[in-house]
Amino acid sequence: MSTQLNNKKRVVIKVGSSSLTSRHGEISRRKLEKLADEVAKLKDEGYEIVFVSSGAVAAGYRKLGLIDRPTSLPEKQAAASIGQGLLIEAYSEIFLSHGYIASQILITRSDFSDENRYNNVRNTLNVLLERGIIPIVNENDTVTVDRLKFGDNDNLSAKVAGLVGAEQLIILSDIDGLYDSDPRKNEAAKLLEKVYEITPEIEAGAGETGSHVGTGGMKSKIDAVKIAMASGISTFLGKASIPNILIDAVSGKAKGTYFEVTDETVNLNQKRQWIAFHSGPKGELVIYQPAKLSIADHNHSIYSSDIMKVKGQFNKGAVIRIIDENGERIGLGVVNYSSDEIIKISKQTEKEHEKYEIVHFDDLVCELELSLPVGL
Ligand SMILES: Nc1ncnc2c1ncn2[C@@H]1O[C@H](COP(=O)(O)OP(=O)(O)O)[C@@H](O)[C@H]1O
Ligand SMILES: N[C@@H](CCC(=O)OP(=O)(O)O)C(=O)O
Repeated sequence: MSTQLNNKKRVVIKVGSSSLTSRHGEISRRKLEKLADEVAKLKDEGYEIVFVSSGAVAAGYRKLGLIDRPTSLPEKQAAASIGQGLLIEAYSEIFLSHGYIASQILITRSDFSDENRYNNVRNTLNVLLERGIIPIVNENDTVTVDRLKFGDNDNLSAKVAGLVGAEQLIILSDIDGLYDSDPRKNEAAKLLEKVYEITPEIEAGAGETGSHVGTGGMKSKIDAVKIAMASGISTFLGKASIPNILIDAVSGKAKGTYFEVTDETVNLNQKRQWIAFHSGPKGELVIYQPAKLSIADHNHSIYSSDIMKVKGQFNKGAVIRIIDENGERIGLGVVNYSSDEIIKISKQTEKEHEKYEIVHFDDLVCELELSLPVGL
């Protein structure tokens, strides 16, 4: 799914900390140069690239006077404020040597949970891409608190890929793809070259990080792939240090795992991506069982007659969570009426209130259909 008007292929590339820094808590110029050379080749071929780079904490903690990567939030934030500047300085220099300008975009989750700010980030990225710049994105680590974090850059990169309507997401790590179990723990683990669906077996085989600088391990990559797939974007996962990995990844020839979207995959448009992955629900609607079943089928709105109970106070246009009478989460939707109006409508006779459409199906994202938790 691509939203840009020109014919250029848009690719989001995410690289993990261990693939950019040395063991001693410093930027590895050699690793950065290798990847930047390949990005520059893709640019020469006409690709539009958004580069999601981790490594701020890993590149900064030594200069903060620490021997190991910090675990406390203030120390991580202090390390990131040193490392982020160093990273951008290095990227700017290296890309300039290839004739390309780099720019920095630091994002917090609250920038995405506000729909206007979300659209502003997209507009900014579009201008940069159309003008041939290489935006370098990271979470704004120095100001975000744990509770309001994307948490890891795998997640951030999938959301950025959805935001810019990328054709492909490439996640580069210290491992050459997804295995059926953690290869660091199981020597017999097998590489999965093509994945069309994230099954419970795949989830069970995805473990934690193997390095002392990584965040989230394979688990967070699988969660990110689910978001990318639901946004209609295929993902490649491979090893950053393999020569020409980026060039081969875009042409489908690289060693690694290709997660392919198919006609069967749910493909959320940008409005529904925002509802599903970025909005924060302001209240809840409890609905009757028959309505739950028909919502899981496509194209079914929620009518006033489907509603058993309204929880919380919200305005018209708010995103609310839809649950069943047992509290099971069904999905998220944008309401056409305020909570007070819905309560008033529900008090009308059955015949009268049937005509009120409370949530239109275009503004509804159903977890049952996605098999993916939605909402913050
Ligand atoms: N099923 C699996 N397949 C591949 N790698 C796995 C799996 N389960 C856990 N891992 C671990 O995940 C690590 C990659 O995640 P992480 O350390 O967070 O990397 P990055 O810093 O690149 O984001 C691998 O080095 C590996 O040890
Ligand atoms: N934003 C953090 C990186 C968080 C993260 O996801 O790290 P990684 O697992 O190495 O991709 C930083 O720049 O240090």
